[in-house]
Amino acid sequence: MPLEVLADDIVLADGGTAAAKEPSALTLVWRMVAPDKWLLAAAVVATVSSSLVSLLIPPSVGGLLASLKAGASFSTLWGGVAKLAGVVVFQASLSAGYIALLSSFSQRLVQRLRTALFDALMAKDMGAYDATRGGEFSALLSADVEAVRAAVKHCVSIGVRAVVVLVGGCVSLALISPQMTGILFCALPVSVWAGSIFARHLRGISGAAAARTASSLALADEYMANIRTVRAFGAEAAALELFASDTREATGLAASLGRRIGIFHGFTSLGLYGMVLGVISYGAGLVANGSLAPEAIVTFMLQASRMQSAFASLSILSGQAVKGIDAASRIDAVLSATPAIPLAAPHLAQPDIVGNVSFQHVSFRYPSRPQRKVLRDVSFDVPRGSVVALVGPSGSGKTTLAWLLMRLYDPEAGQVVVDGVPLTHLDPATLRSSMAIVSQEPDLFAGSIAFNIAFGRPDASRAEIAAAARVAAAADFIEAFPDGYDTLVGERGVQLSGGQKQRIAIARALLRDPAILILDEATSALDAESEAAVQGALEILMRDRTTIVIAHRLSTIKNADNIVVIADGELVAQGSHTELLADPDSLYAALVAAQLH
Ligand SMILES: Nc1ncnc2c1ncn2[C@@H]1O[C@H](COP(=O)(O)OP(=O)(O)OP(=O)(O)O)[C@@H](O)[C@H]1O
Repeated sequence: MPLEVLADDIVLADGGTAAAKEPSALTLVWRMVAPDKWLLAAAVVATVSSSLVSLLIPPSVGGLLASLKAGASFSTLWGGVAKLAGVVVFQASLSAGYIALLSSFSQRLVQRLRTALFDALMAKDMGAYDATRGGEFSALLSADVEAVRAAVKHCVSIGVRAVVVLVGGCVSLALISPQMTGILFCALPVSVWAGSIFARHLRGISGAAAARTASSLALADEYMANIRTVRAFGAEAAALELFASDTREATGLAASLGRRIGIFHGFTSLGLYGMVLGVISYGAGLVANGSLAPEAIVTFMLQASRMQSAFASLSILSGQAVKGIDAASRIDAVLSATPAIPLAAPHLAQPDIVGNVSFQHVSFRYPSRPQRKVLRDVSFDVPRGSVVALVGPSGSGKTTLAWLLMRLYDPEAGQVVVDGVPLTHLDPATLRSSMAIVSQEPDLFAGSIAFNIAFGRPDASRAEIAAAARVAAAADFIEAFPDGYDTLVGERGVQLSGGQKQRIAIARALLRDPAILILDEATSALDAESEAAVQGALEILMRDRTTIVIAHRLSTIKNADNIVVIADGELVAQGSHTELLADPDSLYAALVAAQLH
Protein backbone atom coordinates (compact mmCIF):
# COMPACT_ATOMS: atom_id res chain seq x y z
CA MET A 1 0.00 0.00 0.00
CA PRO A 2 1.43 3.40 -0.93
CA LEU A 3 2.28 5.55 2.06
CA GLU A 4 0.19 8.49 0.77
CA VAL A 5 -2.95 6.37 0.85
CA LEU A 6 -2.02 5.11 4.27
CA ALA A 7 -1.62 8.60 5.73
CA ASP A 8 -4.85 9.96 4.21
CA ASP A 9 -6.85 7.02 5.40
CA ILE A 10 -5.45 7.13 8.89
CA VAL A 11 -6.51 10.74 9.07
CA LEU A 12 -9.97 10.16 7.71
CA ALA A 13 -10.55 7.14 9.89
CA ASP A 14 -12.04 9.34 12.57
CA GLY A 15 -14.23 8.17 15.40
CA GLY A 16 -14.96 8.30 19.10
CA THR A 17 -14.02 5.73 21.67
CA ALA A 18 -17.00 5.64 24.00
CA ALA A 19 -19.09 3.72 21.51
CA ALA A 20 -16.35 1.15 21.08
CA LYS A 21 -17.46 -0.16 24.44
CA GLU A 22 -21.02 -0.50 23.21
CA PRO A 23 -21.78 -4.22 23.24
CA SER A 24 -25.35 -3.71 22.03
CA ALA A 25 -23.98 -2.15 18.82
CA LEU A 26 -22.01 -5.34 18.19
CA THR A 27 -25.07 -7.44 19.00
CA LEU A 28 -27.04 -5.41 16.46
CA VAL A 29 -24.35 -5.96 13.83
CA TRP A 30 -24.39 -9.68 14.52
CA ARG A 31 -28.22 -9.76 14.35
CA MET A 32 -28.08 -8.12 10.94
CA VAL A 33 -25.22 -10.31 9.73
CA ALA A 34 -26.61 -13.61 11.05
CA PRO A 35 -29.12 -14.33 8.23
CA ASP A 36 -26.20 -14.31 5.76
CA LYS A 37 -23.68 -16.02 8.00
CA TRP A 38 -22.92 -18.74 5.42
CA LEU A 39 -22.32 -16.16 2.73
CA LEU A 40 -20.03 -14.35 5.16
CA ALA A 41 -18.28 -17.63 6.06
CA ALA A 42 -17.68 -18.34 2.36
CA ALA A 43 -16.26 -14.83 1.92
CA VAL A 44 -13.95 -15.31 4.93
CA VAL A 45 -12.73 -18.68 3.64
CA ALA A 46 -12.03 -17.17 0.19
CA THR A 47 -10.25 -14.22 1.82
CA VAL A 48 -8.09 -16.42 4.07
CA SER A 49 -7.24 -18.74 1.16
CA SER A 50 -6.34 -15.83 -1.09
CA SER A 51 -4.08 -14.39 1.63
CA LEU A 52 -2.44 -17.73 2.36
CA VAL A 53 -1.76 -18.31 -1.31
CA SER A 54 -0.35 -14.80 -1.61
CA LEU A 55 2.20 -15.74 1.06
CA LEU A 56 3.61 -18.29 -1.37
CA ILE A 57 4.52 -15.59 -3.90
CA PRO A 58 7.68 -14.15 -2.24
CA PRO A 59 9.25 -17.62 -1.61
CA SER A 60 8.51 -18.54 -5.24
CA VAL A 61 10.23 -15.35 -6.41
CA GLY A 62 13.15 -16.15 -4.07
CA GLY A 63 13.33 -19.69 -5.46
CA LEU A 64 13.42 -18.35 -9.01
CA LEU A 65 16.25 -15.97 -8.15
CA ALA A 66 18.19 -18.79 -6.51
CA SER A 67 17.79 -20.92 -9.67
CA LEU A 68 18.99 -17.99 -11.79
CA LYS A 69 22.02 -17.48 -9.59
CA ALA A 70 22.84 -21.17 -9.64
CA GLY A 71 22.80 -21.03 -13.49
CA ALA A 72 19.86 -23.39 -13.77
CA SER A 73 18.84 -24.70 -17.16
CA PHE A 74 16.28 -22.93 -19.37
CA SER A 75 13.66 -25.61 -18.73
CA THR A 76 14.17 -25.42 -14.94
CA LEU A 77 13.76 -21.65 -15.09
CA TRP A 78 10.60 -22.02 -17.19
CA GLY A 79 9.32 -24.57 -14.71
CA GLY A 80 9.85 -22.00 -11.90
CA VAL A 81 8.12 -19.24 -13.90
CA ALA A 82 5.19 -21.53 -14.69
CA LYS A 83 4.87 -22.46 -10.99
CA LEU A 84 4.92 -18.79 -10.01
CA ALA A 85 2.34 -17.96 -12.72
CA GLY A 86 0.11 -20.77 -11.42
CA VAL A 87 0.28 -19.39 -7.88
CA VAL A 88 -0.46 -15.86 -9.13
CA VAL A 89 -3.46 -16.98 -11.22
CA PHE A 90 -4.85 -19.08 -8.35
CA GLN A 91 -4.44 -16.16 -5.94
CA ALA A 92 -6.14 -13.79 -8.42
CA SER A 93 -9.14 -16.13 -8.77
CA LEU A 94 -9.48 -16.40 -5.01
CA SER A 95 -9.29 -12.59 -4.76
CA ALA A 96 -11.99 -12.19 -7.38
CA GLY A 97 -14.12 -14.72 -5.50
CA TYR A 98 -13.83 -13.09 -2.11
CA ILE A 99 -14.50 -9.61 -3.53
CA ALA A 100 -17.68 -10.81 -5.27
CA LEU A 101 -18.89 -12.71 -2.18
CA LEU A 102 -18.15 -9.83 0.15
CA SER A 103 -19.80 -7.28 -2.05
CA SER A 104 -22.97 -9.33 -2.30
CA PHE A 105 -22.89 -9.91 1.48
CA SER A 106 -22.42 -6.24 2.31
CA GLN A 107 -25.19 -5.10 -0.04
CA ARG A 108 -27.60 -7.52 1.63
CA LEU A 109 -26.47 -6.17 5.00
CA VAL A 110 -27.24 -2.62 3.83
CA GLN A 111 -30.67 -3.66 2.62
CA ARG A 112 -31.48 -5.41 5.91
CA LEU A 113 -30.26 -2.49 8.03
CA ARG A 114 -32.11 0.12 5.97
CA THR A 115 -35.37 -1.82 5.97
CA ALA A 116 -35.23 -2.42 9.74
CA LEU A 117 -34.37 1.24 10.33
CA PHE A 118 -37.11 2.59 8.10
CA ASP A 119 -39.61 0.29 9.78
CA ALA A 120 -38.53 1.59 13.20
CA LEU A 121 -38.53 5.21 12.01
CA MET A 122 -42.07 4.88 10.64
CA ALA A 123 -43.20 3.64 14.07
CA LYS A 124 -41.39 6.30 16.08
CA ASP A 125 -43.37 8.56 18.36
CA MET A 126 -44.19 12.02 17.05
CA GLY A 127 -42.34 13.43 20.06
CA ALA A 128 -39.12 11.86 18.75
CA TYR A 129 -39.63 13.56 15.38
CA ASP A 130 -40.36 16.90 17.09
CA ALA A 131 -37.12 16.61 19.06
CA THR A 132 -34.92 15.62 16.13
CA ARG A 133 -33.16 18.05 13.81
CA GLY A 134 -34.18 17.74 10.17
CA GLY A 135 -31.98 15.30 8.31
CA GLU A 136 -30.80 13.40 11.39
CA PHE A 137 -32.99 10.39 10.71
CA SER A 138 -32.11 10.33 7.03
CA ALA A 139 -28.42 10.51 7.97
CA LEU A 140 -28.98 7.27 9.89
CA LEU A 141 -30.34 5.66 6.75
CA SER A 142 -27.51 6.92 4.56
CA ALA A 143 -24.22 7.78 6.30
CA ASP A 144 -24.58 5.50 9.34
CA VAL A 145 -25.72 2.45 7.38
CA GLU A 146 -22.81 3.08 5.00
CA ALA A 147 -20.36 3.32 7.92
CA VAL A 148 -21.54 -0.04 9.30
CA ARG A 149 -21.30 -1.61 5.84
CA ALA A 150 -17.79 -0.29 5.28
CA ALA A 151 -16.64 -1.43 8.74
CA VAL A 152 -18.04 -4.96 8.39
CA LYS A 153 -16.81 -5.35 4.82
CA HIS A 154 -13.34 -4.05 5.58
CA CYS A 155 -13.02 -6.12 8.75
CA VAL A 156 -13.26 -9.14 6.47
CA SER A 157 -11.51 -7.93 3.36
CA ILE A 158 -8.73 -5.98 5.05
CA GLY A 159 -8.74 -7.34 8.60
CA VAL A 160 -8.76 -11.05 7.85
CA ARG A 161 -6.20 -10.65 5.09
CA ALA A 162 -3.96 -8.50 7.23
CA VAL A 163 -4.04 -10.95 10.14
CA VAL A 164 -3.25 -13.89 7.85
CA VAL A 165 -0.44 -11.98 6.16
CA LEU A 166 0.99 -10.88 9.51
CA VAL A 167 0.86 -14.28 11.19
CA GLY A 168 2.02 -16.16 8.08
CA GLY A 169 4.61 -13.46 7.39
CA CYS A 170 6.09 -13.77 10.89
CA VAL A 171 6.52 -17.50 10.44
CA SER A 172 7.99 -17.04 7.00
CA LEU A 173 10.42 -14.30 8.16
CA ALA A 174 11.54 -16.38 11.12
CA LEU A 175 12.23 -19.29 8.78
CA ILE A 176 14.31 -17.09 6.45
CA SER A 177 16.37 -15.39 9.15
CA PRO A 178 15.54 -15.42 12.85
CA GLN A 179 18.21 -12.74 13.53
CA MET A 180 16.88 -10.25 10.95
CA THR A 181 13.32 -10.93 12.17
CA GLY A 182 14.39 -10.10 15.72
CA ILE A 183 15.84 -6.76 14.62
CA LEU A 184 12.75 -5.89 12.62
CA PHE A 185 10.45 -6.61 15.53
CA CYS A 186 12.47 -4.41 17.87
CA ALA A 187 12.10 -1.39 15.56
CA LEU A 188 8.46 -1.90 14.52
CA PRO A 189 6.60 -1.07 17.79
CA VAL A 190 8.48 2.21 18.18
CA SER A 191 7.55 3.40 14.70
CA VAL A 192 3.92 2.29 15.09
CA TRP A 193 3.67 4.16 18.40
CA ALA A 194 5.14 7.36 16.94
CA GLY A 195 2.87 7.09 13.88
CA SER A 196 -0.26 6.63 15.96
CA ILE A 197 0.48 9.72 18.08
CA PHE A 198 0.88 11.85 14.97
CA ALA A 199 -2.20 10.31 13.37
CA ARG A 200 -4.30 11.24 16.42
CA HIS A 201 -3.20 14.84 16.04
CA LEU A 202 -4.12 14.77 12.35
CA ARG A 203 -7.52 13.26 13.14
CA GLY A 204 -8.39 16.31 15.27
CA ILE A 205 -7.78 18.67 12.34
CA SER A 206 -9.55 16.31 9.96
CA GLY A 207 -12.62 16.30 12.25
CA ALA A 208 -12.73 20.10 12.31
CA ALA A 209 -12.40 20.28 8.51
CA ALA A 210 -15.15 17.65 8.07
CA ALA A 211 -17.47 19.56 10.43
CA ARG A 212 -16.96 22.82 8.48
CA THR A 213 -17.59 21.03 5.19
CA ALA A 214 -20.74 19.41 6.61
CA SER A 215 -22.04 22.76 7.81
CA SER A 216 -21.46 24.38 4.41
CA LEU A 217 -23.26 21.47 2.71
CA ALA A 218 -26.17 21.72 5.16
CA LEU A 219 -26.40 25.43 4.36
CA ALA A 220 -26.42 24.70 0.62
CA ASP A 221 -29.12 22.04 1.14
CA GLU A 222 -31.31 24.44 3.07
CA TYR A 223 -31.01 27.24 0.53
CA MET A 224 -31.69 24.90 -2.39
CA ALA A 225 -34.71 23.35 -0.63
CA ASN A 226 -36.14 26.84 -0.06
CA ILE A 227 -35.06 28.28 -3.40
CA ARG A 228 -38.39 30.05 -3.99
CA THR A 229 -38.10 32.05 -0.77
CA VAL A 230 -34.42 32.74 -1.48
CA ARG A 231 -35.32 34.04 -4.96
CA ALA A 232 -38.32 36.01 -3.71
CA PHE A 233 -36.19 37.80 -1.09
CA GLY A 234 -33.20 38.20 -3.41
CA ALA A 235 -31.03 36.36 -0.86
CA GLU A 236 -28.72 34.63 -3.39
CA ALA A 237 -25.73 36.91 -2.81
CA ALA A 238 -26.02 36.65 0.98
CA ALA A 239 -26.31 32.87 0.63
CA LEU A 240 -23.19 32.77 -1.52
CA GLU A 241 -21.28 34.85 1.02
CA LEU A 242 -22.27 32.49 3.87
CA PHE A 243 -21.42 29.43 1.78
CA ALA A 244 -18.12 30.89 0.60
CA SER A 245 -17.07 31.80 4.14
CA ASP A 246 -17.79 28.27 5.40
CA THR A 247 -16.03 26.77 2.40
CA ARG A 248 -13.03 29.09 2.89
CA GLU A 249 -12.65 27.94 6.49
CA ALA A 250 -12.94 24.29 5.45
CA THR A 251 -10.32 24.85 2.73
CA GLY A 252 -7.96 26.52 5.22
CA LEU A 253 -8.24 23.58 7.59
CA ALA A 254 -7.82 21.10 4.75
CA ALA A 255 -4.69 22.92 3.55
CA SER A 256 -3.18 22.85 7.04
CA LEU A 257 -4.07 19.17 7.20
CA GLY A 258 -2.36 18.62 3.85
CA ARG A 259 0.86 20.25 5.12
CA ARG A 260 0.86 18.06 8.21
CA ILE A 261 0.16 14.95 6.16
CA GLY A 262 3.20 15.91 4.05
CA ILE A 263 5.38 16.09 7.15
CA PHE A 264 3.89 12.81 8.35
CA HIS A 265 4.79 11.21 5.04
CA GLY A 266 8.32 12.54 5.24
CA PHE A 267 8.91 11.09 8.68
CA THR A 268 7.17 7.82 7.83
CA SER A 269 9.36 7.38 4.74
CA LEU A 270 12.48 8.22 6.69
CA GLY A 271 11.57 5.77 9.45
CA LEU A 272 10.57 3.06 7.04
CA TYR A 273 13.61 3.30 4.79
CA GLY A 274 15.84 3.65 7.83
CA MET A 275 14.47 0.34 9.06
CA VAL A 276 14.92 -1.23 5.63
CA LEU A 277 18.54 -0.01 5.44
CA GLY A 278 19.23 -1.23 8.95
CA VAL A 279 17.88 -4.70 8.23
CA ILE A 280 19.69 -4.89 4.86
CA SER A 281 22.98 -3.82 6.44
CA TYR A 282 22.59 -6.42 9.13
CA GLY A 283 21.59 -8.98 6.49
CA ALA A 284 24.67 -8.04 4.39
CA GLY A 285 26.83 -8.89 7.37
CA LEU A 286 25.13 -12.27 7.63
CA VAL A 287 25.68 -12.84 3.88
CA ALA A 288 29.34 -11.84 4.27
CA ASN A 289 29.96 -14.36 7.00
CA GLY A 290 28.14 -16.99 4.97
CA SER A 291 25.25 -17.54 7.34
CA LEU A 292 22.63 -16.20 4.87
CA ALA A 293 22.12 -16.64 1.13
CA PRO A 294 22.03 -13.26 -0.75
CA GLU A 295 18.61 -13.98 -2.34
CA ALA A 296 17.17 -14.57 1.14
CA ILE A 297 17.53 -10.82 1.75
CA VAL A 298 15.28 -10.12 -1.27
CA THR A 299 12.70 -12.65 -0.09
CA PHE A 300 12.89 -11.23 3.40
CA MET A 301 12.33 -7.65 2.23
CA LEU A 302 9.44 -8.66 -0.07
CA GLN A 303 7.74 -10.47 2.79
CA ALA A 304 8.46 -7.62 5.22
CA SER A 305 7.00 -5.03 2.85
CA ARG A 306 3.83 -7.10 2.50
CA MET A 307 3.61 -7.22 6.27
CA GLN A 308 4.16 -3.50 6.54
CA SER A 309 1.17 -2.95 4.21
CA ALA A 310 -0.91 -5.36 6.28
CA PHE A 311 0.05 -3.50 9.42
CA ALA A 312 -0.87 -0.16 7.90
CA SER A 313 -4.22 -1.47 6.74
CA LEU A 314 -5.00 -2.69 10.27
CA SER A 315 -4.49 0.80 11.62
CA ILE A 316 -6.85 2.22 8.97
CA LEU A 317 -9.29 -0.51 9.86
CA SER A 318 -9.28 0.32 13.55
CA GLY A 319 -10.49 3.86 12.73
CA GLN A 320 -13.16 2.50 10.42
CA ALA A 321 -14.26 -0.09 12.98
CA VAL A 322 -14.72 2.58 15.66
CA LYS A 323 -16.67 4.69 13.18
CA GLY A 324 -18.83 1.66 12.29
CA ILE A 325 -19.51 0.85 15.94
CA ASP A 326 -20.42 4.48 16.58
CA ALA A 327 -22.88 4.36 13.70
CA ALA A 328 -24.23 0.95 14.77
CA SER A 329 -24.93 2.24 18.27
CA ARG A 330 -26.90 5.18 16.82
CA ILE A 331 -28.88 2.77 14.64
CA ASP A 332 -29.35 0.44 17.60
CA ALA A 333 -30.76 3.28 19.71
CA VAL A 334 -33.52 3.74 17.12
CA LEU A 335 -34.15 0.04 16.60
CA SER A 336 -34.31 -0.84 20.27
CA ALA A 337 -36.55 2.04 21.40
CA THR A 338 -40.14 0.94 21.93
CA PRO A 339 -42.61 3.64 20.87
CA ALA A 340 -44.90 4.83 23.67
CA ILE A 341 -47.81 4.71 21.21
CA PRO A 342 -47.59 1.60 19.02
CA LEU A 343 -48.75 1.65 15.41
CA ALA A 344 -51.06 -1.26 16.18
CA ALA A 345 -52.06 -3.11 19.33
CA PRO A 346 -54.28 -6.03 18.30
CA HIS A 347 -54.78 -7.01 21.96
CA LEU A 348 -56.72 -3.76 22.52
CA ALA A 349 -60.33 -3.09 21.48
CA GLN A 350 -61.00 -3.09 17.73
CA PRO A 351 -64.63 -1.94 17.50
CA ASP A 352 -66.43 -0.66 14.40
CA ILE A 353 -66.04 3.00 15.17
CA VAL A 354 -69.17 5.11 14.59
CA GLY A 355 -67.69 8.44 15.67
CA ASN A 356 -68.86 9.63 19.11
CA VAL A 357 -65.93 11.74 20.28
CA SER A 358 -65.38 13.20 23.72
CA PHE A 359 -62.47 15.26 25.06
CA GLN A 360 -62.51 14.92 28.86
CA HIS A 361 -60.42 17.35 30.95
CA VAL A 362 -57.56 17.14 28.48
CA SER A 363 -54.28 18.84 29.36
CA PHE A 364 -51.20 18.51 27.18
CA ARG A 365 -47.63 19.64 26.56
CA TYR A 366 -45.51 18.64 23.60
CA PRO A 367 -42.71 16.33 24.80
CA SER A 368 -40.22 18.48 22.93
CA ARG A 369 -41.40 21.63 24.74
CA PRO A 370 -42.35 20.47 28.25
CA GLN A 371 -42.11 23.98 29.69
CA ARG A 372 -45.22 25.14 27.78
CA LYS A 373 -48.67 23.78 28.57
CA VAL A 374 -50.49 23.83 25.24
CA LEU A 375 -53.92 22.62 26.43
CA ARG A 376 -55.50 23.06 29.87
CA ASP A 377 -58.46 21.02 31.09
CA VAL A 378 -60.32 21.03 27.76
CA SER A 379 -63.66 19.16 27.68
CA PHE A 380 -66.23 18.98 24.90
CA ASP A 381 -68.23 16.35 23.01
CA VAL A 382 -68.63 15.73 19.32
CA PRO A 383 -71.70 13.49 18.93
CA ARG A 384 -71.78 11.02 16.06
CA GLY A 385 -72.58 12.66 12.72
CA SER A 386 -72.30 16.22 14.03
CA VAL A 387 -70.04 19.05 12.89
CA VAL A 388 -67.98 20.77 15.55
CA ALA A 389 -65.81 23.75 14.68
CA LEU A 390 -62.73 24.70 16.65
CA VAL A 391 -61.98 28.41 16.50
CA GLY A 392 -59.50 30.64 18.27
CA PRO A 393 -56.40 32.73 17.73
CA SER A 394 -53.35 31.29 16.04
CA GLY A 395 -51.36 29.00 18.35
CA SER A 396 -54.28 28.48 20.74
CA GLY A 397 -54.14 24.68 20.41
CA LYS A 398 -56.76 23.78 17.78
CA THR A 399 -54.57 21.54 15.63
CA THR A 400 -53.12 19.96 18.75
CA LEU A 401 -56.64 18.73 19.65
CA ALA A 402 -56.81 17.01 16.26
CA TRP A 403 -53.42 15.33 16.84
CA LEU A 404 -54.64 14.07 20.22
CA LEU A 405 -57.80 12.67 18.63
CA MET A 406 -55.63 10.75 16.13
CA ARG A 407 -53.51 9.65 19.08
CA LEU A 408 -50.30 11.04 17.64
CA TYR A 409 -49.64 12.09 21.25
CA ASP A 410 -51.22 11.15 24.59
CA PRO A 411 -52.56 13.85 26.92
CA GLU A 412 -50.69 14.40 30.16
CA ALA A 413 -54.02 14.54 32.01
CA GLY A 414 -57.60 13.72 31.09
CA GLN A 415 -58.53 11.51 28.16
CA VAL A 416 -59.92 11.42 24.68
CA VAL A 417 -62.77 8.93 24.28
CA VAL A 418 -64.21 7.50 21.07
CA ASP A 419 -67.48 5.56 21.17
CA GLY A 420 -67.15 5.35 24.95
CA VAL A 421 -63.64 3.80 24.81
CA PRO A 422 -60.60 5.82 25.97
CA LEU A 423 -58.04 5.97 23.18
CA THR A 424 -55.48 4.21 25.36
CA HIS A 425 -57.78 1.15 25.30
CA LEU A 426 -58.30 1.22 21.53
CA ASP A 427 -56.09 -0.38 18.92
CA PRO A 428 -54.38 2.69 17.32
CA ALA A 429 -54.60 1.10 13.86
CA THR A 430 -58.37 0.62 14.25
CA LEU A 431 -58.73 4.18 15.53
CA ARG A 432 -56.79 5.73 12.65
CA SER A 433 -58.50 3.58 10.04
CA SER A 434 -61.74 5.30 11.06
CA MET A 435 -60.34 8.77 10.36
CA ALA A 436 -59.20 11.04 7.59
CA ILE A 437 -57.70 14.50 7.65
CA VAL A 438 -57.63 17.25 5.06
CA SER A 439 -55.16 19.87 6.13
CA GLN A 440 -54.27 23.42 5.19
CA GLU A 441 -51.20 22.34 3.29
CA PRO A 442 -51.86 18.73 2.37
CA ASP A 443 -48.79 16.53 2.02
CA LEU A 444 -48.55 14.85 -1.35
CA PHE A 445 -45.96 12.22 -2.12
CA ALA A 446 -43.71 11.70 -5.13
CA GLY A 447 -45.80 9.41 -7.32
CA SER A 448 -48.87 9.63 -9.50
CA ILE A 449 -52.09 11.47 -8.71
CA ALA A 450 -53.84 8.07 -8.49
CA PHE A 451 -51.24 6.93 -5.93
CA ASN A 452 -51.86 10.04 -3.85
CA ILE A 453 -55.66 9.70 -3.92
CA ALA A 454 -55.41 6.02 -2.96
CA PHE A 455 -52.83 6.77 -0.24
CA GLY A 456 -55.16 5.75 2.61
CA ARG A 457 -56.65 2.84 0.65
CA PRO A 458 -54.00 1.37 -1.63
CA ASP A 459 -56.40 -1.38 -2.78
CA ALA A 460 -58.87 1.11 -4.33
CA SER A 461 -59.75 0.48 -7.98
CA ARG A 462 -59.14 3.09 -10.68
CA ALA A 463 -62.93 3.57 -10.94
CA GLU A 464 -63.18 4.29 -7.20
CA ILE A 465 -60.27 6.74 -7.43
CA ALA A 466 -61.91 8.56 -10.35
CA ALA A 467 -65.27 8.64 -8.55
CA ALA A 468 -63.66 10.21 -5.46
CA ALA A 469 -61.88 12.76 -7.65
CA ARG A 470 -65.18 13.68 -9.33
CA VAL A 471 -66.91 14.31 -6.00
CA ALA A 472 -63.92 16.38 -4.86
CA ALA A 473 -64.20 18.55 -8.01
CA ALA A 474 -60.72 17.37 -8.99
CA ALA A 475 -61.58 15.17 -11.98
CA ASP A 476 -61.62 18.04 -14.52
CA PHE A 477 -58.09 19.28 -13.89
CA ILE A 478 -56.70 15.75 -13.44
CA GLU A 479 -58.17 14.55 -16.73
CA ALA A 480 -56.81 17.66 -18.47
CA PHE A 481 -53.24 16.48 -17.77
CA PRO A 482 -51.88 14.40 -20.70
CA ASP A 483 -51.25 11.47 -18.34
CA GLY A 484 -54.46 11.92 -16.36
CA TYR A 485 -54.39 9.99 -13.10
CA ASP A 486 -50.88 8.74 -13.91
CA THR A 487 -49.48 12.27 -13.86
CA LEU A 488 -46.51 12.44 -11.51
CA VAL A 489 -47.00 15.17 -8.95
CA GLY A 490 -43.29 15.63 -8.16
CA GLU A 491 -41.78 15.52 -4.73
CA ARG A 492 -44.19 17.03 -2.18
CA GLY A 493 -46.60 17.89 -4.95
CA VAL A 494 -44.68 20.89 -6.23
CA GLN A 495 -46.13 20.58 -9.71
CA LEU A 496 -49.66 21.27 -8.48
CA SER A 497 -51.28 24.47 -7.27
CA GLY A 498 -52.34 24.76 -3.63
CA GLY A 499 -56.00 24.41 -4.59
CA GLN A 500 -55.32 21.35 -6.76
CA LYS A 501 -53.43 19.71 -3.91
CA GLN A 502 -56.30 20.37 -1.55
CA ARG A 503 -58.83 18.82 -3.90
CA ILE A 504 -56.61 15.73 -4.22
CA ALA A 505 -56.49 15.60 -0.41
CA ILE A 506 -60.29 15.80 -0.29
CA ALA A 507 -60.55 12.94 -2.80
CA ARG A 508 -58.06 11.00 -0.66
CA ALA A 509 -60.26 11.51 2.42
CA LEU A 510 -63.42 10.60 0.49
CA LEU A 511 -61.91 7.34 -0.68
CA ARG A 512 -61.09 6.39 2.89
CA ASP A 513 -64.76 6.76 3.85
CA PRO A 514 -63.96 7.71 7.45
CA ALA A 515 -66.34 7.78 10.42
CA ILE A 516 -64.45 10.80 11.76
CA LEU A 517 -63.29 13.57 9.50
CA ILE A 518 -60.87 16.35 10.43
CA LEU A 519 -60.82 19.42 8.21
CA ASP A 520 -57.99 21.79 9.05
CA GLU A 521 -59.16 24.86 7.11
CA ALA A 522 -59.59 22.55 4.18
CA THR A 523 -60.65 25.11 1.63
CA SER A 524 -58.11 27.79 2.50
CA ALA A 525 -56.11 27.46 -0.71
CA LEU A 526 -59.05 27.65 -3.09
CA ASP A 527 -60.25 30.57 -5.18
CA ALA A 528 -63.90 31.55 -4.90
CA GLU A 529 -65.02 29.41 -7.84
CA SER A 530 -63.14 26.28 -6.75
CA GLU A 531 -64.22 26.86 -3.19
CA ALA A 532 -67.86 26.79 -4.20
CA ALA A 533 -67.27 23.50 -6.04
CA VAL A 534 -65.26 22.00 -3.19
CA GLN A 535 -67.70 23.25 -0.57
CA GLY A 536 -70.33 21.08 -2.27
CA ALA A 537 -67.88 18.16 -2.25
CA LEU A 538 -67.10 18.72 1.40
CA GLU A 539 -70.79 18.75 2.25
CA ILE A 540 -71.13 15.34 0.61
CA LEU A 541 -67.98 14.20 2.42
CA MET A 542 -69.26 15.43 5.79
CA ARG A 543 -72.67 13.83 5.42
CA ASP A 544 -73.29 11.23 8.15
CA ARG A 545 -69.78 11.62 9.52
CA THR A 546 -68.47 13.15 12.70
CA THR A 547 -66.59 16.21 11.51
CA ILE A 548 -64.18 18.44 13.36
CA VAL A 549 -63.47 21.62 11.43
CA ILE A 550 -60.50 23.74 12.44
CA ALA A 551 -61.49 27.06 11.02
CA HIS A 552 -59.73 30.32 10.52
CA ARG A 553 -62.35 31.81 8.22
CA LEU A 554 -65.43 31.94 10.39
CA SER A 555 -67.77 32.35 7.41
CA THR A 556 -67.21 28.68 6.60
CA ILE A 557 -68.44 27.33 9.93
CA LYS A 558 -71.60 29.30 10.66
CA ASN A 559 -73.69 26.18 10.23
CA ALA A 560 -71.63 23.95 12.53
CA ASP A 561 -73.67 22.15 15.20
CA ASN A 562 -71.30 23.38 17.87
CA ILE A 563 -68.50 25.93 17.84
CA VAL A 564 -65.77 25.46 20.44
CA VAL A 565 -63.73 28.59 21.16
CA ILE A 566 -60.17 27.91 22.33
CA ALA A 567 -57.87 30.63 23.65
CA ASP A 568 -54.36 29.98 24.89
CA GLY A 569 -55.06 26.28 25.41
CA GLU A 570 -58.35 26.74 27.28
CA LEU A 571 -61.92 26.25 26.18
CA VAL A 572 -63.48 29.68 26.75
CA ALA A 573 -66.93 29.17 25.19
CA GLN A 574 -69.01 26.82 23.09
CA GLY A 575 -72.36 26.97 21.37
CA SER A 576 -73.93 27.71 18.01
CA HIS A 577 -72.96 30.73 15.92
CA THR A 578 -76.04 32.62 17.07
CA GLU A 579 -75.59 31.65 20.73
CA LEU A 580 -71.96 32.74 20.75
CA LEU A 581 -72.72 36.05 19.07
CA ALA A 582 -75.34 36.76 21.72
CA ASP A 583 -72.53 37.97 23.99
CA PRO A 584 -71.06 40.95 22.13
CA ASP A 585 -68.05 41.01 24.46
CA SER A 586 -67.09 37.37 23.78
CA LEU A 587 -63.86 36.31 22.07
CA TYR A 588 -65.97 34.75 19.29
CA ALA A 589 -67.78 38.04 18.65
CA ALA A 590 -64.38 39.77 18.56
CA LEU A 591 -62.99 37.19 16.11
CA VAL A 592 -66.05 37.55 13.85
CA ALA A 593 -65.83 41.33 14.04
CA ALA A 594 -62.12 41.24 13.20
CA GLN A 595 -62.84 39.19 10.07
CA LEU A 596 -65.60 41.53 8.91
CA HIS A 597 -63.26 44.52 8.86
N1 LIG B 1 -44.74 19.72 17.30
C1 LIG B 1 -44.76 20.71 18.21
N2 LIG B 1 -43.80 20.75 19.15
C2 LIG B 1 -43.80 21.74 20.09
N3 LIG B 1 -44.72 22.72 20.15
C3 LIG B 1 -45.70 22.71 19.22
C4 LIG B 1 -45.76 21.71 18.20
N4 LIG B 1 -46.83 21.96 17.42
C5 LIG B 1 -47.42 23.07 17.92
N5 LIG B 1 -46.75 23.51 19.00
C6 LIG B 1 -47.10 24.66 19.84
O1 LIG B 1 -48.36 24.38 20.44
C7 LIG B 1 -49.17 25.53 20.47
C8 LIG B 1 -50.50 25.22 19.81
O2 LIG B 1 -50.27 24.96 18.46
P1 LIG B 1 -51.45 24.52 17.46
O3 LIG B 1 -50.81 24.22 16.14
O4 LIG B 1 -52.26 23.49 18.08
O5 LIG B 1 -52.27 25.88 17.38
P2 LIG B 1 -53.44 26.28 16.37
O6 LIG B 1 -54.48 26.89 17.22
O7 LIG B 1 -53.84 25.12 15.53
O8 LIG B 1 -52.68 27.37 15.52
P3 LIG B 1 -52.97 27.85 14.03
O9 LIG B 1 -54.33 28.43 14.01
O10 LIG B 1 -51.91 28.89 13.80
O11 LIG B 1 -52.82 26.66 13.15
C9 LIG B 1 -48.39 26.63 19.79
O12 LIG B 1 -47.78 27.40 20.80
C10 LIG B 1 -47.33 25.91 19.02
O13 LIG B 1 -46.14 26.68 18.95
